[in-house]
Amino acid sequence: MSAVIVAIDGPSGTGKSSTSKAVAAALGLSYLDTGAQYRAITWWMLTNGVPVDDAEAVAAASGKPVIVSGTDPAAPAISVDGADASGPIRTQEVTAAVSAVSAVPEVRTRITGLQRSIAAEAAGGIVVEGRDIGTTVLPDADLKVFLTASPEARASRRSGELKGKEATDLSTTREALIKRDEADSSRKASPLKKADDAVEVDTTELTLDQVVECVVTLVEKAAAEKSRGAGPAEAATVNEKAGQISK
Ligand SMILES: Nc1ncnc2c1ncn2[C@@H]1O[C@H](COP(=O)(O)OP(=O)(O)O)[C@@H](O)[C@H]1O
Ligand SMILES: Nc1ccn([C@H]2C[C@H](O)[C@@H](COP(=O)(O)OP(=O)(O)O)O2)c(=O)n1
Repeated sequence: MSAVIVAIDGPSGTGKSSTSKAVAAALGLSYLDTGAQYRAITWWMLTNGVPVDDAEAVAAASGKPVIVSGTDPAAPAISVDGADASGPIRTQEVTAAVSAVSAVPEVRTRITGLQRSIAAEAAGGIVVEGRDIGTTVLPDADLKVFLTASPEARASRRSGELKGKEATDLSTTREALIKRDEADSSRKASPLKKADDAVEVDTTELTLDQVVECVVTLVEKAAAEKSRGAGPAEAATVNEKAGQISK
């Protein structure tokens, strides 16, 4: 298969991470979780006493942390200043602060640069998941997928994950998720947005396996088109369960 660059974007809980890891593992591609990078810089700000609501203070500190992302889909890894950050970046404290930090243009410039160099070094191809990969970070990606799901489905998936850890009720999870989507979609710098040429997949009624199967098929098609020298796939909306493809 040709080395393809795949951008997977969408709001929280639509299945970006699970789908991207599984697709990358199935097709032998590298994998990058860009949300983990924004979480990592946010965690560094919090642990170093930078007031996260002060955009100037965040901007001034944005060049300081050294963030290193692993790209193996079987063992996603992220470190900050040499320390493993994969656990601490998932706390609710980080989740509550990450939208403010990631809205700061200096933070985005820094992290976007990191993402582009990781993608450029992935000789065998890569799946990059986030919010602005198809629109801003990798606008020339061979395939762009935009995952969606109803707020109810997303909240129930998220609260299923939090059970036993930092348990919250469903409505609290739903409110927090909607608030974060709004913040991520309304910021000036590179907001969460579907690229015009992205394929939209509504995962509300699909199992994770069905979503993975659908995206694997789309990647294989994009790789075949690339090796034939054709352009990126046309924008479409896929509803795999109903067996329909509409444009
Ligand atoms: N299609 C799906 N159906 C049911 N659960 C799903 C589906 N896709 C993902 N999940 C589950 O929902 C949770 C959030 O998925 P995740 O991949 O982390 O989403 P995102 O990266 O978009 O925030 C995970 O626990 C995952 O296993
Ligand atoms: N490309 C990206 C990826 C994430 N972000 C920001 C906005 C998101 O709310 C946070 C956290 O992203 P992450 O993908 O870890 O969030 P969820 O898994 O959906 O909870 O980072 C971003 O601004 N741009």
